[in-house]
Parts: sequence; C-alpha cells; structure tokens
Amino acid sequence: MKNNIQLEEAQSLLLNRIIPVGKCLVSLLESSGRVLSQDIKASTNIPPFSKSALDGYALIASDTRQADSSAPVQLRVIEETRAGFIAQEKVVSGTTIKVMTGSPIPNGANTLIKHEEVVRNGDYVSIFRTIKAQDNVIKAGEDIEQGKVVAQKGSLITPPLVALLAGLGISQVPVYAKAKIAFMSTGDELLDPSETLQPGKIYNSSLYGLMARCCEMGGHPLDLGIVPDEIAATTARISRGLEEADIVVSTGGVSVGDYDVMKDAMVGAGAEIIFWKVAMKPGSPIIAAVKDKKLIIGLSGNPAAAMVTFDMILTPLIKRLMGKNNPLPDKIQGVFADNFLKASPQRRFLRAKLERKDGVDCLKLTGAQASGILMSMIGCNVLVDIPAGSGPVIFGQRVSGHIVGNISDGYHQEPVEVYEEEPKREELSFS
Ligand SMILES: Nc1nc2c(c(=O)[nH]1)N[C@H]1C(S)=C(S)[C@@H](COP(=O)(O)OP(=O)(O)OC[C@H]3O[C@@H](n4cnc5c(N)ncnc54)[C@H](O)[C@@H]3O)O[C@H]1N2
Ligand code: MOO
Repeated sequence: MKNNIQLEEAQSLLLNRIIPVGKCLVSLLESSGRVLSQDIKASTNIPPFSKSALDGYALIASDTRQADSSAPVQLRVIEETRAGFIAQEKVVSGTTIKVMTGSPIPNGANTLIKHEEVVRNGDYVSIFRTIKAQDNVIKAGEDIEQGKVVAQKGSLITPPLVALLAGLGISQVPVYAKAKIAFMSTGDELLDPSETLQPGKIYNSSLYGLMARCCEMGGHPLDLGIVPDEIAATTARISRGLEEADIVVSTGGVSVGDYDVMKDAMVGAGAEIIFWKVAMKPGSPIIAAVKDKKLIIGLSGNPAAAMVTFDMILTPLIKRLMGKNNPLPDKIQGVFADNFLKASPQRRFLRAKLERKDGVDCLKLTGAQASGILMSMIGCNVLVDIPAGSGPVIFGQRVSGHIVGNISDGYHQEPVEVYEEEPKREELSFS
C-alpha cells in the first residue's frame, strides 16, 4: 500500500485500472452528453446535392455575358421549382428556371441570381448585369464531404454534433453505456434528509451531492444509503456495491479515529488497498482499494472535502469508464481576484469561481474554505491549485486551477492563453 502520494500519481494509478464499460445504441436525443463509442464517418455529402442559396433564377452564366443596365438580357422561364423537388426541365441557353432557397440546382444551370435583381414580365425575366458561374450555388459536400471522419470515438456528444449526426441520417448513435457507481456513507451520526432530525445527528448531505455530480456527467448512481460505523456492516455494503456497480464510493471513516472503519472493511471485503492519503487539502485521507478489477474509493466524511476529491479523482474515473478520451479536469490559469492569507504547508485546492473580466480570466473565492463548509461549493467552477509550501495568495497574483462541474467539458480545450504581462491591480475592477 502506498501512503500520502501526489494527486497525479493517485489519478494515474486509478485511471490505469479502468476498462471502459460496454457500448450501446441510443436515440439522437438521448445521445446528447454521452460519449461516442466509435468514429463517425460521413456516409454522404452534406448537403447531398448542389443547391440554391437564395430565392431567384437558375441560369447559364455565359448567357449574361453581354448584359448591362441599358441592355438587359431576356431569358424565358421554363419551370418553377422549390426545395424538396427536382426540376423536370433542363436549362438550355436562353432559358431559366425559377428556384427557391434550398432547391436542387436544375440540370444545365451553373449560376443563380436573386429575384429582387430581375424584372419579370410574363414568361420572361430581364437580367441587367453579368453573372459569374457558381454564384449563390451551395456545392454538394460544402459542409461535410462524404468519407470524412466527423467525430472521433471517445468524444463528447454536444448538441451541434447531435444536429450533424441527424444531418447524416444517423438515428441510433453508438455510445458507451452509462457507468454504474454505488454510493454509501458511513457514520452513526447520519440521518437521511427524509428523517426527523435527532439530537447529535446530522443529515447525510455528501452522498446526495456526489450522486448528483455522477448524474451530471451522465453516470448512473446506485444509492446504498447510510452504514453504521461498524466493520462488518460496512464490509457487507461494500460487497453489495461490488456486485451491482462498476465502482464503489463511500464517504467517512477514512481518518484515524476509533470508528474509522473503512480500511478494515475494504480488507474484510477481500480488496487490496492501493493507497491511503493523497498530499492535498481538503480530502487528504482518501483511501483506494481494488477487488476483482473493481475500484472502491473511500472519501473523507467532510462534505466539501468529499466533493473536491470526487471532482479531482472520481470524476476522471467515471468519465474514463464511459469512454472519454481526456477525462482529467481541464486546467486553467487566471488572476486571483481575492486574498487568501493563510500559508499552505500542504498542496491546497481553493474553491473559486471563474469569471472573465475585460478579457482576463479572474478567479474569486466562493467563500470559507474549511473542509466541512459546503456553502462555498455553490458557484465553484474552478479549484485553484496552491502548491505545497506557499505563503498567502494575494489579489492580482497569477494562479492555476482545474475546471470542475458542468463547464468543464469543452471549456478551454485550446492551450491556455499565457499573458505577456501581469495585469496591474488597478487595471482590474471587480464587483
Ligand atoms: N486525529 C486526527 N483526526 C483527524 C485527522 C487526522 O489526521 N488526525 N484528519 C482530519 C481530516 S483532514 C479529515 S478530512 C477527517 C476525515 O474524517 P473521516 O473521513 O473519517 O470522516 P468522519 O470522521 O466520518 O467525518 C468527518 C466530518 O464530516 C461529517 N460527515 C461525515 N459524513 C457526512 C455526510 N455523509 N454528510 C454530511 N456530513 C458528514 C462528520 O459528522 C464529521 O463532522 O478527519 C479529520 N480528523
Ligand atoms: O483533508 Mo480534510 O478533508 O482537510 O478536512
């Protein structure tokens, strides 16, 4: 068993053990937010045929070579067509076909003019200028060429990708199955929020926040409820979780108190401990074990510590289980828009909110930072990463962080912008 390891080592020790869950097909709408389980190749051009970009007339460009405002060219209108229909006639020299936006380009025509530019008189239109070939023609394959890989296995399905898949005629999307994560909380002091509060007891808050986070990233939580601080009961609950889920997550019982049962319960369930404690605050006493290739992760009982370690360690595991290629939280650099005056002998993660002010990414604390304070998780979308051995962090200082929660995906996928010059404090105004 390793002890007090660095966060990055903990992440890679665990990620290396993850084998993505199965694959399945889901409807287009259900696919949003899921992860593609295979490359998608365009089976057709988009658009599939060349079409008109406007309401007007399809004609042959060379017919207008002599046209000008004093000597218009006259063309005979031989048909009128619209989007969804193929013109029956062929445009030959001296003729034109009236089209609507989206109409397939009629045979023989190679350019278009909008109807406001012509004068219609019975079956004839007058054209007052020379038109170039291919004007206002949207070419077949202009958006996507047949055969092109439009999305890669392991990528997140976003609403624009849903539209693109629909445009390719894909109605059932190949995705990774949802990971099933079992959640339990140990603690004799805990009551479910549905129960009446008793003296000395508190409501189980952590479990619900973690399960909601699991849902937020498309996982399927399995609620194993509250377990008393007893080894046998905890062992039994872990074993049940292992039978039914891909990963078992618990809160509480990971420190050094008389009732901290998690390590013994894991061993009792036949699991091998991988590590205990990660050099970070909050959440340092995290413990990880493995049984039959399934991970069991015990998080701190302190609610904010549990959420921070869930975001930094569990979230990547769940994303990888569901096939995601780059599951670690995206990194960001920004300007600290607050003062945190405590020294950090240990590496510390501060709950902050990322806000862009005048083009500068600013990170402002969301409240008090003690491990039990849940309030400051509200609005937190970045965990500012303060290296071990740091002194106070002051307003205007450059800091790094990790994006957490829903804005993580797709935010700052490009390399993080590095500022040439430190913005001066007086140049920044914060509300
Ligand atoms: N002598 C030492 N004591 C502690 C140490 C230490 O190194 N030496 N480490 C501290 C740190 S740091 C942490 S973090 C906690 C971790 O404790 P546990 O994971 O064993 O958690 P508990 O003791 O069960 O609970 C801690 C705290 O959180 C409350 N809690 C627990 N579960 C929930 C829940 N599901 N929802 C809401 N609140 C919960 C619990 O009542 C406690 O107040 O240990 C320190 N101690
Ligand atoms: O590591 Mo503990 O989570 O600071 O309170």
